[in-house]
Amino acid sequence: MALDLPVIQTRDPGGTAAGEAIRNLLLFEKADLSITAQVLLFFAARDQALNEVIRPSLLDGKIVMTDRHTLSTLAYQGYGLAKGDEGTLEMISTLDRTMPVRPDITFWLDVPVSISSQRTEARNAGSDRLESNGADFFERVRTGYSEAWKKNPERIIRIDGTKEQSLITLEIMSILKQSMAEKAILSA
Ligand SMILES: Nc1ncnc2c1ncn2[C@@H]1O[C@H](COP(=O)(O)OP(=O)(O)OP(=O)(O)O)[C@@H](O)[C@H]1O
Ligand SMILES: Cc1cn([C@H]2C[C@H](O)[C@@H](COP(=O)(O)O)O2)c(=O)[nH]c1=O
Repeated sequence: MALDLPVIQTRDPGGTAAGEAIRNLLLFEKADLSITAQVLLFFAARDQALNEVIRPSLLDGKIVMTDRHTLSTLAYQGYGLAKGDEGTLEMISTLDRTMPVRPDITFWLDVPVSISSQRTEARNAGSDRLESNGADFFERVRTGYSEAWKKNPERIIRIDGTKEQSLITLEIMSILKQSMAEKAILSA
């Protein structure tokens, strides 16, 4: 299923040489990083991607699709690690406001924590630093996504991630097509 538009895919953190190095430091190196250090590093990688990949692609008329973005910092660092601490949430939203380009639309694939941990185990991939946290952490992360979604339902779309993957794809494509038609990127 295609949109018949030029699309580039990237990931956050990552997508550039510097961003991939930061990703490695954040997720896999044996380093005891403070929450603030993590937030700043995630934003450093994000800014690099913005300058090297995202903005040039947008200027070139492409659609940019990124696997994760600032919403994950809010959920993982703000709610998961800092447990909703006001100062941390404020720091994240201040940094977010400094970004000259932000996502038009974000899909949050929501699943209960018990299901996501079953899937992670079934995938049998090595866990990164964040993914090796326990269920309480992931309940807080889920709360973070949910709070953001309730505040911005027009920008953040909650998708029931327990559905079949093919149905999820259809749902996301249909929402994307409608959103792009509204923005006159695609004809309705
Ligand atoms: N709707 C679904 N139904 C059943 N299994 C699923 C569904 N979506 C994803 N999975 C399975 O769950 C596992 C994790 O999926 P996926 O890699 O998409 O998650 P992710 O959160 O993007 O992972 P990552 O942390 O690497 O970004 C995979 O094994 C995938 O096949
Ligand atoms: C952007 C972002 C990500 N994380 C965490 C979430 C995951 O554990 C990893 C990214 O791995 P993925 O395979 O690319 O999904 O990093 C985070 O804690 N904070 C963030 O801002």
